[in-house]
Amino acid sequence: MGEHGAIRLESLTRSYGRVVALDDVDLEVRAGEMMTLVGPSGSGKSTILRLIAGLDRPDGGRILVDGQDVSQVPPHRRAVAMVFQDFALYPHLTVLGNLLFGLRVRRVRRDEADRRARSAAERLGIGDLLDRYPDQTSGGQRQRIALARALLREPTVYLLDEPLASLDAPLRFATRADLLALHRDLGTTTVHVTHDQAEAMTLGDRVAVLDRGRIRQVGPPQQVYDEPADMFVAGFLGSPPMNLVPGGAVLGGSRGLILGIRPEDLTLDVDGSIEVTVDVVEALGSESILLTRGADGTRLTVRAGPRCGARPGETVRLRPNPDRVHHFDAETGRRR
Ligand SMILES: Nc1ncnc2c1ncn2[C@@H]1O[C@H](COP(=O)(O)OP(=O)(O)OP(=O)(O)O)[C@@H](O)[C@H]1O
Repeated sequence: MGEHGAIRLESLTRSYGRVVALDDVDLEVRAGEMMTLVGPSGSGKSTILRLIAGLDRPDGGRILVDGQDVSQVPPHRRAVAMVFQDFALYPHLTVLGNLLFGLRVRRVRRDEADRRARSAAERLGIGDLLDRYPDQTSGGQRQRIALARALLREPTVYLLDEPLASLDAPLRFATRADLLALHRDLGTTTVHVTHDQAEAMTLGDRVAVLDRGRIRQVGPPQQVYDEPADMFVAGFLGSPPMNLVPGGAVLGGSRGLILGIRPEDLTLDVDGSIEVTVDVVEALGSESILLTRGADGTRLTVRAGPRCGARPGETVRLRPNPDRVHHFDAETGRRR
């Protein structure tokens, strides 16, 4: 396992009328890897999945799976299973019927199909739901049904379009862990789209950050977080986002530069070099987010301890971690 399913996107372009959804995208997904696509709404994430699945055609460029150009291969002949945000289950079929559907289409023998469907259902913890209809199951269960159905295709590539988006917070957390474990067990190449910061950081071996149809940076999540290639990536990955401050203001630096520092790299410290006024304190239970303002009006967001004691209106001092200050070119936005 793991040696199949390498994906290579070469100079992919796709426009819808005047909207450029993908603008010359190159991306390599290694065999067995989980790649997470993140980016603002409309940046082209779903378009990439649809092109890999064959549900849409590129205007230009090539899609290679294991070195073979699949651009002209119809979707059902591609060894790809896609899980959609709304799961796309057949409402008139039972859970078992939904699982068996694809196997029947591929003419797998009835008893063999039944055995495989039950085994996939057991694996995803939905073995006792097989006789129900999709509308008699919860969102989390439907998500597992859709995943079980994808498992049964035994694809060389999984494409997951925000598979956890409709789940509530506790279920998202639990299912995220399950997805990770499943990927570890199967070792199948997976491309996964998410809006969720925690999923972007935890669910992929690597993350690709998109902006308006272009890829800004690809790398292991922690590396992209620690060394964003430009101001867009710096502002996109991380919540609350990195503080970006003109050179010459509170963080020093020269003009022509934008300095960046993450909220967790600013510490409340009576001997700190930056004096700010606290505007807002968001006590989140496990931490507090402080929205502050320097004497020159520079706004800084600070991640502080849960009971940091800061109050709105108060003046406090901040100590920036000097090793964690990022420098960007004010003109190009690129990291310097
Ligand atoms: N079938 C279509 N017809 C017209 N425009 C489309 C079509 N599909 C996508 N687009 C446009 O292409 C751009 C990229 O869309 P895409 O769905 O790939 O973005 P996305 O990053 O997945 O967004 P979201 O996070 O909101 O799902 C958007 O501007 C979108 O409006």
